Amino acid sequence: MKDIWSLHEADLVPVLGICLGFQSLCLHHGVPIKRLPYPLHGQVHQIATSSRDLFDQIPRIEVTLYHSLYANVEMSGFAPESQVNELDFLAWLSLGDSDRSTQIPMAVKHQSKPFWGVQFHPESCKSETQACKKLLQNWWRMALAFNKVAGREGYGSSPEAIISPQADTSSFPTIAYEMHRWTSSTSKRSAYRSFGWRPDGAETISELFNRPGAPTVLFNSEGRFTTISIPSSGSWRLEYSVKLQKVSLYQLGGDHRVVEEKITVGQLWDALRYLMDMKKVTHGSDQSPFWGGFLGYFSYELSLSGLPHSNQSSSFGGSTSPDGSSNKISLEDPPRCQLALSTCGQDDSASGWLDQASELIQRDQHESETEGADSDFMNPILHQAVFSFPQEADYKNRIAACKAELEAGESYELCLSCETTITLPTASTDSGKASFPWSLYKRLKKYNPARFSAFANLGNTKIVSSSPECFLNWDREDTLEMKPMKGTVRKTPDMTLEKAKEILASTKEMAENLMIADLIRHDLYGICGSGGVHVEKLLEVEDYGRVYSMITHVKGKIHPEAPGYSVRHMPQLKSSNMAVHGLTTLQRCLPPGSMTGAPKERSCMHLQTIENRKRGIYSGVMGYLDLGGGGSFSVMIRMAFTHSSTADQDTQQVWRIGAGGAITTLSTAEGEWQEMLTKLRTVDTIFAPFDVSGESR
Ligand SMILES: C=C(O[C@@H]1C=C(C(=O)O)C=C[C@H]1O)C(=O)O
Ligand SMILES: NC(=O)CC[C@H](N)C(=O)O
Repeated sequence: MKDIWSLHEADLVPVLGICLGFQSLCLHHGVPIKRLPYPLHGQVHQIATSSRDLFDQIPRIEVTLYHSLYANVEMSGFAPESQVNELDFLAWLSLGDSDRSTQIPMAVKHQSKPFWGVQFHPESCKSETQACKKLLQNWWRMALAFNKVAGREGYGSSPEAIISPQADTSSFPTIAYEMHRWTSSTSKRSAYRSFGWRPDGAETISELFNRPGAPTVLFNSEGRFTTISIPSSGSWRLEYSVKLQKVSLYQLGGDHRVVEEKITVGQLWDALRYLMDMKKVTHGSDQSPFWGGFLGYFSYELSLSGLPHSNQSSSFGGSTSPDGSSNKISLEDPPRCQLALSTCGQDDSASGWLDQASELIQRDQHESETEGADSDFMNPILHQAVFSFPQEADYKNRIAACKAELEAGESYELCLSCETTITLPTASTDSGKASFPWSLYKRLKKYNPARFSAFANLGNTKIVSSSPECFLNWDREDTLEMKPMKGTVRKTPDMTLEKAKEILASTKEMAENLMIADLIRHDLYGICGSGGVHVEKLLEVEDYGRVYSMITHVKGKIHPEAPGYSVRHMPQLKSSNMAVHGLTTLQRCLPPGSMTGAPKERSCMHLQTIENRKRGIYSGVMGYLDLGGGGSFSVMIRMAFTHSSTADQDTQQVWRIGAGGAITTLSTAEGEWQEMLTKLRTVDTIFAPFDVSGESR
């Protein structure tokens, strides 16, 4: 930045420094930068202005602050309202009470050069929009006026990108063609049969088609639609190991062929985009958001490896595992429709798979395993469960380590987490082994019903999830939505929604959610560009079964002709296929901001050091990629998962549950420990040998 402030007279360009940019401008002109008594991250304050220059017609304004340092004007020996060296201060925040307040400078202009700076963040969604627009217009007008005088007219008319992310230069992976050949989807139409409503729901239907232990994914989206995969002979599974940088395709039926290739994470995304585009489906039931495609998950470590400065050769382990089966069942709840669907042409023939499936569903009187039978089989195993819980002192030390980084201004907010493991013997029979994860899922679904309940049995990985949090949904036209959650209160008999709202209205909780809301907006601006992002709901408290949570809802629109800065260099994005844009949004917006903290990349880096473990599937995302163009992914929280190699599968199984919460400078160790336990309890309860409809321990 120093180079900008030192430009020669003839080369001067108008500058508006924001936050660090403001501080740099002050420092360069001899104003010392000091640490504030406490960081002001994500806090909204009213500031006083001089009503002139940048603040012409803006006497006061409410703005969001994200700083822990400040320009110490008093220390340089000048009274607040005066001019310091060549700088003219234009706005102030009063910190502390009225008789002992300190004035913190909030805006500055250079007296002769076209340099301005503001300490606050005009781009935050809690900074007053109209006033900030006015401020930017004021700056723009003055910048153009300067250019006119300096003979630089025309400079402002076609702004050029100064910063653009590095292009991904790796070549197109040949395995993409193999994936294309393997895909049994042959039709541009998703054929379907609808059938009468069965009150016993998704689990029973899944049991009808997927025998215990069969590769199965069941995913509930927004508490409305359940999608169940039903592997056919042409189905296959894709698995990517970040550690080995290797993709493997497994045929689920037929001769169980396996193909492997070394590719980078960037190439994996390219391959998925290619396949979704080549196999695009244009027609299907207008009742179903899913017309066929992939179901699966992306782990946290895979997400990390896509960050701009990640060291890809470091030892991230993790995998993505979409399941490419082509037959699916789609259910809607509250019941309006139930469909069997397929994009494989021959399934649609008379007495083909679709006819057989709907006949089976209508004829079969199978009932989901009764609760009693379930506990008889589960309890002897659960009785032998060995829980390894996080240690309180250890977790509190990590909270302290987070707070030290926050105080040092290294991060605004860190979503700390820890892991509980449950080691159990495996069932003594093969059928018991095969049924255990599914029975566990049914217990979880009953104990903690959630908008994104899900189950997966993919290779060695099993997932049972009761996630309440939407990461990203996109439709088949042009709309993306993200709904980050932050701020959690445990539901108890005397905790009402009203009380939870009061608790979550504190400066601490609001800042916690607001900083993630701003981060998610930033992620989406990178895709949608200026004007393409809109906040539908900000900081609203809602009932999520066993907890109350605060959520924000951000929407973005894809404009293929005017993409955001983080996708501008990707030529394939001129595509009109929303599946391509959805995948790119996933690629660019992972890992979920609500699970990292802000700013994202720096926070991830510190968390890796502080947590010192691999999160695995916890903090990743799970969902579906629809060949019709849409997609839906939840954040992998309130879930348990296990990876077993066949060797140890015979004797024992280890299930992992992650839980945590966002740490800010206003967090208390006890409060955060309790919050982590509240979240853990929504899942670990199902490993206790009793009827899970009862209250938690
Ligand atoms: C970290 C977890 O949850 C995340 C943290 C939340 C919070 O800090 O309030 C809320 C929802 C999630 O984004 C978890 O469930 O383990
Ligand atoms: N948001 C920022 O640019 C932060 C600037 C600086 N690190 C501070 O905390 O004051």
